[in-house]
Amino acid sequence: MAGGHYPFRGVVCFLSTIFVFTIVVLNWQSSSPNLPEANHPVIYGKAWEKAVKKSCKVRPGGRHVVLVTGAAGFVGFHVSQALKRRGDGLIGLDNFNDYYPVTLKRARAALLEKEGVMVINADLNDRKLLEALFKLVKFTHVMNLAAQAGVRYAVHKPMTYVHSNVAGFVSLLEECKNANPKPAVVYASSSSVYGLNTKVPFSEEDATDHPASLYAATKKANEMLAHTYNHIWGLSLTGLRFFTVYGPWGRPDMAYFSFTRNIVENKPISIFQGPGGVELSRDFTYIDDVVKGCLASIDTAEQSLQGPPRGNPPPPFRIFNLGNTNPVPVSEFVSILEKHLKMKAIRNYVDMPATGDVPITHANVSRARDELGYEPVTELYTGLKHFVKWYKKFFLTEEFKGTIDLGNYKPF
Ligand SMILES: O=C(O)[C@H]1O[C@H](OP(=O)(O)OP(=O)(O)OC[C@H]2O[C@@H](n3ccc(=O)[nH]c3=O)[C@H](O)[C@@H]2O)[C@H](O)[C@@H](O)[C@H]1O
Repeated sequence: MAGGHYPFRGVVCFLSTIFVFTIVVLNWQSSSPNLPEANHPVIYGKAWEKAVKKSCKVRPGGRHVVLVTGAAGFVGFHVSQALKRRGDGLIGLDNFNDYYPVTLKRARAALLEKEGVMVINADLNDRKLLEALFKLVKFTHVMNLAAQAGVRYAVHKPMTYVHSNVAGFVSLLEECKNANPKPAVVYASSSSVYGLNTKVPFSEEDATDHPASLYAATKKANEMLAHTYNHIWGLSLTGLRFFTVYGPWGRPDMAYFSFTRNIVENKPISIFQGPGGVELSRDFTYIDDVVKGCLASIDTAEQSLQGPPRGNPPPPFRIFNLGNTNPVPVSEFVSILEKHLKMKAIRNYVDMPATGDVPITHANVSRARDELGYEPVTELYTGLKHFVKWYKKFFLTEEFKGTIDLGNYKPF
């Protein structure tokens, strides 16, 4: 009797497997970031290849040929501009995801295009595109600044972090280790890897195995993946732990930008407080200082081992803090914004949400100072002055108002 049921059970089993598989695939797709169409129809075409080569041409004063990922992002935009201006050849890559308004990313990319930097619309997981690029161009360096950014958003969309920061990074490293020549790789890590560390200032030797957010965990994963590719394949890998970078052309999801918008529009701002009403402090770091650290990392990186490692020691595996060394409480930073805007903020002090913020970040930059000549010189007062000037120009003057449309965007 039991034997008579087996074929039926087989069919049910088969159907349930298909069902589960479909659910998994649908789930995965719905958790992937919303990406606009990549500009693929033109890849491999002669005109496309010519444009790529033109963008990568080294000019007088330049030395390197760099692939900059996340070029339409905040840090990527500034690094690309700086590389181009000093004569390096480069190509930008960006997936233009809609985590914050794409209009801002497009405006940054348009400026880069004007300066002769081509920005390709593609995702790090697009192996076909990466393969075509590495075949076409002998990159000396890769600067990986593409990431799903934001500490708090990770609670809502964890899979987009896995997609960009983990899978995307591995996809890029795979191409780098297959490339000929193998480029040196510099990549963005984050101050958030220090997580629940209580010792300040944070030094690179400190433990980083207690991340407080999924974002931090993916950045820590980057460092560990980087170590593996350095160890097995001899890739030259340098990780940069950025500390709350701010400045013109910045990110509207970050506090300095969203607070400015709200102050200007007479809307309240929420200032987070830790347990017992403790103020949160950040080692806010100005973009120009960070760009100098990025360029110095490229310039000082040793070459990757070429060919199979064959027991040769890998180039140094490097990690640097790029901070300002001067943490400032968030309410003090709001007071500086008020001065520059000549407006009062409507302040709401609220308990910090349980989304992964840490009480304080504070960088010890001795290592970066010694090995990169890194020296942060921009005080928060001056840096925010530059930001407010830029904000007023693009969002409040008749001439530029509307060129970057942020719509009703509100950060998480
Ligand atoms: O160094 C990093 O590795 C990270 O820096 C940045 O994260 P954060 O330091 O969290 O910056 P940001 O959002 O500007 O909040 C600043 C302060 O305002 C507080 N904050 C924030 C929002 C709010 O509504 N209220 C508030 O008090 C908030 O609690 C915090 O104390 C990058 O976003 C991140 O991608 C990563 O690069």
